[in-house]
Amino acid sequence: MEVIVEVEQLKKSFGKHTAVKGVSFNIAAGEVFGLLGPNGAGKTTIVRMLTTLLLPDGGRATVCGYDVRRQAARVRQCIGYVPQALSVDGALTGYENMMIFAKLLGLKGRERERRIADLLHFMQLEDAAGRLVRTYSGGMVRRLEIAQAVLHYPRVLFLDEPTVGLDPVARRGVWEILAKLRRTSRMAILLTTHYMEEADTVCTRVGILNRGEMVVTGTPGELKALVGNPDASMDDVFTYFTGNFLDAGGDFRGIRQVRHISRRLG
Ligand SMILES: Nc1ncnc2c1ncn2[C@@H]1O[C@H](COP(=O)(O)OP(=O)(O)OP(=O)(O)O)[C@@H](O)[C@H]1O
Repeated sequence: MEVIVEVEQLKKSFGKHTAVKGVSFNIAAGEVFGLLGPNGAGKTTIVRMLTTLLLPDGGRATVCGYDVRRQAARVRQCIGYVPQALSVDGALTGYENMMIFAKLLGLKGRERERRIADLLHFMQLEDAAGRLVRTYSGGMVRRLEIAQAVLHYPRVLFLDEPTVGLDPVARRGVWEILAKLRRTSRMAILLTTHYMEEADTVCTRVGILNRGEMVVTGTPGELKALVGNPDASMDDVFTYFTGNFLDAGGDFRGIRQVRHISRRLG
């Protein structure tokens, strides 16, 4: 098993508040690791440390064998990142958005054209490539953002809540793309999510965070077995390990986030 992401006792505080309290986990090539946890559990903070956007206060993390603190530039070369915020320009076509990223990455000539064409095809966006992105559906925007993030064929892909604000059909479309990426490239994928069906369907392994601590890691099947109920769902697993009930309505922050995402696409 080739370990690509290694996290050991990682810590981060903001002022007096410790957001991440000594978290450890590994991700191997070909795995989709889901970070679950209630609002404020520390998921985004961990992703931001592993993508070198935030310096850890303690512990150690390596990505592709490079230390996130001391070898940040190397880490950036081997990762792709799809943040929560919009990373495409609605006033450009899908092809133009891809071209900008490809140029920023230093790709040139026929190789650049080949990668853009291959990825637009992979993401089922080739027919829409010449259309302005502001005319795309939410699912198409997400697939374009993933295409941009993997133009340099990274060995690890980080996605922060990749399907928030998408309808169930669009959500499934993104899940299929992630499963296909994993199968075809053996990429290691880390995603954060609030959707238990996403954790169950796409993730090969999940870690449940609560108040900055990793409570448990395992495959969805292993975690369900730990709950001690043969019919346990991932919702039951989440409640069992965090003590949080999944409220169908979500909290204010969650709702605001979904509205924000819908607005940015509209
Ligand atoms: N830049 C910051 N300054 C101060 N506090 C912060 C900052 N970023 C995060 N926090 C705090 O750290 C804690 C963890 O936040 P984080 O965004 O990592 O949680 P999360 O699990 O991603 O939550 P959500 O599911 O709502 O996105 C929260 O209490 C949050 O308020």
